[in-house]
Amino acid sequence: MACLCGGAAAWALTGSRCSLPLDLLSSPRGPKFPGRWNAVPLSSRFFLFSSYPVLSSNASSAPFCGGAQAAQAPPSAVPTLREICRGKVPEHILQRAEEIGYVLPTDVQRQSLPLLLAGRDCILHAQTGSGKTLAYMLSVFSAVDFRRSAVQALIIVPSRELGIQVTKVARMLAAKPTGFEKMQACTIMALLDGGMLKRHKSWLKAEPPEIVVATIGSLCQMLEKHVLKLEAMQILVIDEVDFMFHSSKQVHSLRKLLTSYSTIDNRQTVLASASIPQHNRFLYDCIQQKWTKNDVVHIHVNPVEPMPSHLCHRFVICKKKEKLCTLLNLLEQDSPRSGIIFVGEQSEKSKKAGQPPSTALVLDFLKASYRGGLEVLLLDDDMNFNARAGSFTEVRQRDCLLVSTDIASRGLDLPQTTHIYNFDLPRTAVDYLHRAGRTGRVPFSNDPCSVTSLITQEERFVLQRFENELMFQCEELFLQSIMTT
Ligand SMILES: Nc1ncnc2c1ncn2[C@@H]1O[C@H](COP(=O)(O)OP(=O)(O)OP(=O)(O)O)[C@@H](O)[C@H]1O
Repeated sequence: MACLCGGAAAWALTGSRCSLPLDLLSSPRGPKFPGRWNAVPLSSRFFLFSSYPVLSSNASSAPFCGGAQAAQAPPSAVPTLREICRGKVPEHILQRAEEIGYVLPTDVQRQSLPLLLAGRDCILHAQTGSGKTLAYMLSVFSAVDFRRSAVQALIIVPSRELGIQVTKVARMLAAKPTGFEKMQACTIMALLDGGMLKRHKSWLKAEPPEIVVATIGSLCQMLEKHVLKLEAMQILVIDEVDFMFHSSKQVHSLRKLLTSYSTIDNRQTVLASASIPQHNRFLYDCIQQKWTKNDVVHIHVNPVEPMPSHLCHRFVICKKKEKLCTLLNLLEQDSPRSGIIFVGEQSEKSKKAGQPPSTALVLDFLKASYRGGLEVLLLDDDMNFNARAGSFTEVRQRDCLLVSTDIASRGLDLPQTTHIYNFDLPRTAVDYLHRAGRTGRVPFSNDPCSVTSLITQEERFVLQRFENELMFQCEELFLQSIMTT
């Protein structure tokens, strides 16, 4: 079976380029995949795909307006979200989406929605901030029957904060717009670590919600106590899927959820992330382990440019003891609208020695010395859930300087963030990608945003490795030009 993919057709119309990841074409595993795609170039713009699963494009989202949307009229060939979803997603959800400002699809939405709405299992693999949440959320609303009181959609997220954010998007879309007041309401429940599980238990028994957003720990508690049933589940979404599979705490439960608590024959499975290292291997595992159906589609947007191109990457070389002053001077020079300062997690050794975590040191220093207009807030894994929730709510409501560990690096959507600072370098290139991806999150906008790493001379080669792996270039800022105080 051969088909010309919808995504390919869409960006061919808009004049964008298309390419395939080299590792896909050269993968030794290729022929072993059941129904593997073979991509055959038809012309410089079209590829013919035979039955297996990768759609990939380097289409740029720049041409189609956005929050900055209104200024530019969309080219008539670009279908709107409504046109793509008509007849599949309930009318009131589409109306709400438009009210919120979701009119034109981003690249990943344009490429994935026709497949998602046709019920295909998909792996959504696209840059940070590219709109994967709305893509899977619209397919959730297309799969759910609002008149039936049973859990029909399950969205798994790695952290409480991301869970709160995803639940908010779902509730915003499900809110009934004017003219639809008599419509059956859709109930969305958040089952998150640190939440009120006791109350949720009775709620689940009395009147199950249609959509559940859950962290894997809380979900499994409910499944083991037989409070939550998944017989009616139509669609399972796992967000930040690579992170979930690499976290030893979660992987066992995740495998059980994918294979024991529910099976691929009864559900549509959607896996999403901006980073899927060794994605061919992952795809192979998905099929072999029966996490997805054999004809799962890997939608890979911008494979040769894993990070948004309008991010400006910079680094400053300084001694460890100069880092705090360097950071302060950078903040004064940059005057960010809103920023995140990523700090490494405290080691077990330092905890045992009773030392304060680096996050606390940076926070205290900035509170004492920073004279800019932004409030300095903290989000740290070691804070209790209430303190975390309080901080997260504040961060979402206003511009600030957030000092955080990598807990804020996955999935959080704070579109006002213009500056990222790596006070400590992340451990891996994938972590760099997700930290950097907390800025530059306004679709269709090319407003400059920057990612600045404070490194020692010895760390330069680590950053260079990230540059090679992620295919970006970092510009050096010289200490003398920053240090004014
Ligand atoms: N079609 C659209 N039109 C306008 N804005 C959109 C559209 N789709 C998504 N957005 C906005 O883009 C931002 C990023 O979307 P989202 O959080 O889904 O990104 P993501 O791909 O999940 O990123 P990450 O990999 O970092 O989690 C959000 O603020 C969202 O509201």
